[in-house]
Amino acid sequence: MIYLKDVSYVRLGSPDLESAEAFATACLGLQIAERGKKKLYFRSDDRAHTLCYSEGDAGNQTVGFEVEDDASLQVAASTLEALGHAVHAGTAEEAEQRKVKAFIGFYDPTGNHIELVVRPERSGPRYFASRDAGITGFSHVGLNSTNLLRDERFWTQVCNARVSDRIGDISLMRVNAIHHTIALLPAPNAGIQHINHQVGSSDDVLRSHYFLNEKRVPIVFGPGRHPTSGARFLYFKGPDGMVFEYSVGVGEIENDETHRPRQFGFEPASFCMWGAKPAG
Ligand SMILES: CC(C)C(=O)/C=C\C(C(=O)O)=C(\O)C(=O)O
Ligand SMILES: [Fe+2]
Repeated sequence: MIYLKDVSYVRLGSPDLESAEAFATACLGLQIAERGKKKLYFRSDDRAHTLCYSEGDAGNQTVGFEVEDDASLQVAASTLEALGHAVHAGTAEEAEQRKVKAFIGFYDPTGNHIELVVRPERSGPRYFASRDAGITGFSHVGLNSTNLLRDERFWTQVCNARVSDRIGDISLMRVNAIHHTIALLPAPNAGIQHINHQVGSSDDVLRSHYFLNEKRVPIVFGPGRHPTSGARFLYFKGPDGMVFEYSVGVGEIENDETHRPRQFGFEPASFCMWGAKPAG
């Protein structure tokens, strides 16, 4: 079994780093942590970085998850190899680029590029936002799935994810007490479907709605409230079509042992209890 502790970072390729930087700072509200060679590192909380843009193809997308220690990483590598997943053992230089002690890379059954990391760096100085979006931290990702049932099996049976809720066959899975860290959404190909940052209050969600509208950032869903986690949300489009989400109030699962996933119908009211509909 692979024991995921939390999501650590997202790495995104972009052909236009200048626009990516402008969006991440002036619109999303992240802090620049470091400018590397053709790389930009951003902070959203007390971690050294939670988002890295590299110059390159926008199709290069990776999600990093933290595991406990080196021994857990070794177990993860052999578990994946035994199941036929090719595993890349990160070099020291690659680990340094990710600000982690060690990592492995592999592809999930849909083809999403996943990294498992040990000892991701924290930062001494506190996170200082580049705009007052109210961000309290990077929290979850939506992952594309070409086969929801197969991929739910992978994340729950090979890894330790537990299903908190389902909307149709969309599963919202937790790896700790937070309602979900991974959401699996149907899509024809691999990719990150959305990147979530938590904000401090509903005021922050609504304030950003006006702010982003004014900046002509396309709003794709919300403001609204998810009946599943209870979170108030806003989804909007960033560089290269990547969707970002602000949300506040994602619930926690009180009793991990006794929680039974709730089943919601695949209908608009299951995505927003206030009646928001996705744009387009
Ligand atoms: C758009 C997604 C699928 C959605 O409506 C699901 C719910 C939640 C939630 O309960 O908070 C998400 O944040 C999410 O998966 O994006
Ligand atoms: Fe989300």
